Amino acid sequence: MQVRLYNVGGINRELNLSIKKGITVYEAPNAYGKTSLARSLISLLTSEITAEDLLNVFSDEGYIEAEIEGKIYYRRFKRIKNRIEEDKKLYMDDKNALLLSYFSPENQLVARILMGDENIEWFISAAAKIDEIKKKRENLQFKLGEIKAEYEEYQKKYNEAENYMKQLEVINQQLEKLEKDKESIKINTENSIKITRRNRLEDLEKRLEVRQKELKEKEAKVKKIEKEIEDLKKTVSTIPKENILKEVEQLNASLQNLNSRKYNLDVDYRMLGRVLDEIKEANERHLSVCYVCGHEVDPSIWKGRLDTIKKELTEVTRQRDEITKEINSIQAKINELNTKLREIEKYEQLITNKQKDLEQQKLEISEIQKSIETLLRQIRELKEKIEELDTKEPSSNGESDIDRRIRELREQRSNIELELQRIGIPRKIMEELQSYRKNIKELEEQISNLDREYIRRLTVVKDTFSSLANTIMKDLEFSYTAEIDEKYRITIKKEGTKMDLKKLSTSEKTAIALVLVLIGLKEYFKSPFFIIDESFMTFDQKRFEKIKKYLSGIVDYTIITRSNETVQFRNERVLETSQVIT
Ligand SMILES: Nc1ncnc2c1ncn2[C@@H]1O[C@H](COP(=O)(O)OP(=O)(O)OP(=O)(O)O)[C@@H](O)[C@H]1O
Repeated sequence: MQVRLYNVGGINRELNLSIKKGITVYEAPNAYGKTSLARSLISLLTSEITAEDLLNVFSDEGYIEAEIEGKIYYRRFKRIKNRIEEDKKLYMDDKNALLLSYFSPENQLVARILMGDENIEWFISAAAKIDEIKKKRENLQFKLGEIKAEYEEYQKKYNEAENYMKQLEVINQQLEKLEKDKESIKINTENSIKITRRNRLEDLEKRLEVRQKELKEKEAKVKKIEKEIEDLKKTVSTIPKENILKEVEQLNASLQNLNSRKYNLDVDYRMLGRVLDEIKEANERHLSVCYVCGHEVDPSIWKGRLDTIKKELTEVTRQRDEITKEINSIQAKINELNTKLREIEKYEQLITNKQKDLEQQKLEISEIQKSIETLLRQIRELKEKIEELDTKEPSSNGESDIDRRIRELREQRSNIELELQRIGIPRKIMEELQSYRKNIKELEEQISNLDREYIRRLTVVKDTFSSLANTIMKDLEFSYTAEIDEKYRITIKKEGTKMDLKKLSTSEKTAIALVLVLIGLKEYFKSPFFIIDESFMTFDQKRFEKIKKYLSGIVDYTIITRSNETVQFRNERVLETSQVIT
């Protein structure tokens, strides 16, 4: 480290120093400017040491420059009338430099401990920058509160959006189902209509076929009947019915005549028979009195009369047989003619029946024709309808329940989409939320780190103090122990008995202050150098040599100023550097 000073403190010349890493001892007489050098170096770590404190009162300009690790840090002053203008580039600007980088009577901790003040809470708090941490924590906590509030807002938005998305999903599912249902109903209805109509058409065509077949059969039958009638008529026409009737009539008249003659003959026959019987009896009895007239007759007369009657009876019988024969012949003829007539009647009846049948058949044909016409018309109309269904786009007749529901759902969906546009879709919000969560997590981690750091800072001095203090005290051969109690007070015990800090010797108190500063320096302050003003210390040489080894390794440059008649600036190699505070 190169140091250049000019007109600072009591140094009113240019001072160039090359300070090596390790311990550098700067010996000079009183009022030579050792403190001025120390304060100048410390002033590169804090602006608590002001330009007024630094610039030599007799000079109008001055500077402090230090080259550390290749970088130049400086404070340059110019006095203009009553004020000093300063140009500076500090290594750091931390007032703790006064507390932790410069061990001198000016050091507040040294001053207080030498005065016997046991309370070091202020020191821990200042050195550990507890307030800074508290403030940092408060700021982070405030920021966390703000972010959490925003996060809550986004979470609400997200829940809202998520809810809307769920609603959208449900609506979309319902819509999809309704659309399918609608399509399916449409297709099914059309199909069922088509199928029904085709079935009906098939049915009608079958019925038409049947009817046409029936018609053909009927027409054939009609032709057949007509032919039969014609044939029958022909047959009938060959038989001279009128003549037969006439003949029958004549024959009946003849028969009647013959029957009348036969009747007369029968009467004659019966009468002649009776007369014959009476004459026979009269003859047998030789009646002499006529049984008819009562006159007396010759009994022989009966015999003659008997023969006459017998002749008459034979004649009557002959005539009667002849007529009977004739009657039978005529009767036979009549029967024959009647048979013919019956046959004709039979034919006529047959013709009548056939004609009736023909009429019936014709009637049925007419019915069938009508039915065929109806069927043809129905088939034609049905075909037109089927054709219409095949070609025509189905047109909706007004809004169906499904259409209405679809419309309502689409309206709802569009409203939700508008809302989502307003609040953002959950994915976007989720991205924001994740970013917030990350921020919150980071902040919470920072706060938690600060909390840990807060505790660590509060406790590290307390915890390490006892062991280090007692090691050093033992090493320095001081016969007391020191520790920090829960109230951050230094507690001293000598041979197990507690005693006031005030009662310790100056070197014992100085040792305690030095231990505290070294712990603070190591734990809380990253200073490139540590300066000790040995002049106020009352350590004997042996003890001071022991102290030096504790100084090594804490910072790069340790500078010890010491009063001596001669001026010396030397770098010292310190042994046992590994035994320094770790
Ligand atoms: N800003 C200043 N302007 C002018 N003179 C100053 C200033 N500060 C200190 N001095 C003087 O410079 C001289 C050196 O003082 P300094 O405190 O640096 O000496 P020292 O070597 O530390 O002495 P000691 O061994 O007695 O502590 C002193 O006479 C002091 O009065």
